[in-house]
Amino acid sequence: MADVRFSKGHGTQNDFVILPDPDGDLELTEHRVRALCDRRRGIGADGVLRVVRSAALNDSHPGVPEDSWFMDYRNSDGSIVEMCGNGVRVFAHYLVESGLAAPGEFVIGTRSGPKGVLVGADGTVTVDMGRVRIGAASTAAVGGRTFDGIAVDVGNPHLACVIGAADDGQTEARAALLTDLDLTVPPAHDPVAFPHGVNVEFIVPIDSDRAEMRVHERGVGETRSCGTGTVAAVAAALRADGRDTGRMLVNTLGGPLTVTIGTDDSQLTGSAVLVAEGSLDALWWQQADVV
Ligand SMILES: N[C@@H](CCC[C@H](N)C(=O)O)C(=O)O
Repeated sequence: MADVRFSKGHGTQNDFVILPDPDGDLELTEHRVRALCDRRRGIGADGVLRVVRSAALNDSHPGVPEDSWFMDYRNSDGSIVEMCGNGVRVFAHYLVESGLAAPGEFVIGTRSGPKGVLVGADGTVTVDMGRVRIGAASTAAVGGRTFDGIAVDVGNPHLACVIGAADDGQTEARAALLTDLDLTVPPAHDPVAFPHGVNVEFIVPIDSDRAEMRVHERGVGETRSCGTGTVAAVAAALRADGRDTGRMLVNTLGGPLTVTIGTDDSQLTGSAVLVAEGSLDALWWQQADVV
């Protein structure tokens, strides 16, 4: 068997192993995803992006054009989930850099439907993230402290906790609280409200259009950035401020992201970086399926 080609990239330090597989030939098992994402025995990443033609998929995805590229996203624990906002940005940048798509606007297929992207010459990518659906109030607990939050659906499930308000005079204290959160263990949440697990965001509004955020991702752990999570958190922060639409710049641990929430749509803008490319050893790939 030939060596398996890969690239490595990140979007605001949410990092991915990218596997080009145009005809859908790769046997990407849960074991192999775990091994690839392992930072000691593999390449190391928060997730895997398999690059496959939509026409080569066995299952159908409503609205995804047959002639588009499909982002088959996997979390680092091997789980297959609906959507990854930072992943779409990195995926789009990869398509352009490898000559598979022309710079500018095009559509990428995902399990959460087609996503329009705009790839800029400087590696900045804007993704049309679709409609954000705000659900019921809930809570998350970290280190014995309970935070009020709200369920937000961005194609995948989120529990966004807004810490305080920009005008409460407590910005420094709230920022310190955010820094001190122990996210090495998953925040406790209501399993009935989130039967398939949930990504949990903590967002501290700094002023009406800036915030800081940390996130614990389902199937990964704390990551330095989460695109869908940032969109969810901004929707929640705007709602807490009495606004249904608006634009915010969010500083994640891995860098800034800009989110615009409209009535029926939302956009995520940020950098996308390709770090390296190479090939996986054929024996490693074979053995990764059983270890
Ligand atoms: N990092 C991603 C989200 C990846 C999926 C998430 N962990 C889930 O299980 O829903 C992003 O940038 O959106």
